[in-house]
Amino acid sequence: MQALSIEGLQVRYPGLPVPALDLAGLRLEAGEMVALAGPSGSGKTTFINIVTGMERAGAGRVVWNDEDIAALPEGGRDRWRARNVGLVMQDFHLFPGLSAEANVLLPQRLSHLRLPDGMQARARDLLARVGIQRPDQFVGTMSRGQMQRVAVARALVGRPGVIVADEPTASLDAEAGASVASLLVDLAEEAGSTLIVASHDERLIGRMSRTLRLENGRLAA
Ligand SMILES: Nc1ncnc2c1ncn2[C@@H]1O[C@H](COP(=O)(O)OP(=O)(O)OP(=O)(O)O)[C@@H](O)[C@H]1O
Repeated sequence: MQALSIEGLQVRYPGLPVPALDLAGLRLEAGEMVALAGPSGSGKTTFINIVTGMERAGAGRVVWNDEDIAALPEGGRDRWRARNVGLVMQDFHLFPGLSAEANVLLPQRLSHLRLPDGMQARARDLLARVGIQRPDQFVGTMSRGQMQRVAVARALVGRPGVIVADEPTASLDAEAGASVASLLVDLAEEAGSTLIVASHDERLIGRMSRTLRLENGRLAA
């Protein structure tokens, strides 16, 4: 269970006259399910990159439980993320030469000396629940919608304290999108994970307990 406190956060990019992200204060409780909405360019991906430690904040504190990840060097942020975050990125970051199941299990293999008991069965179960019938299929031969589902299964398999998803239903038709959205919500609930979802999909936004709307890098009222 991970709670988030942000204080005095500013992210600036060269060439942008105003900060891409400017958050005086924000608190998310552990286990909260939050939608991140706002027009294109409003700062949603920047927010995700900062709260997962993929990018370093220029100024401010980004505290998960009692660890300020904004104060950690890149290697420390990477280790914190591997321990705590299940990520679904817009471009999936899957390995095309590996099967769906191998992709789902890869982060677990890298972060444990030995694959934890039951992990392989959980991977197969999650793949079935996201609608992947052939766990042995190489990801390089899959459609974008199938890849998106594999990425969702990979994010959930380790029961992370935080699940962060950037447009997790963008490549899916309405029916598949609704089932992936339900799975994200159900599994986050089961594991007590804090869930942050950036989305333009109003049905997915409606499943969250709270919506943060960004406008020009700031939280809208
Ligand atoms: N590396 C960068 N260098 C310069 N400007 C950047 C960089 N990354 C993002 N920006 C700018 O910061 C602002 C916020 O971008 P961000 O990608 O966070 O928006 P977004 O809300 O995720 O948009 P979308 O819905 O289109 O994905 C935009 O004006 C963008 O052009």
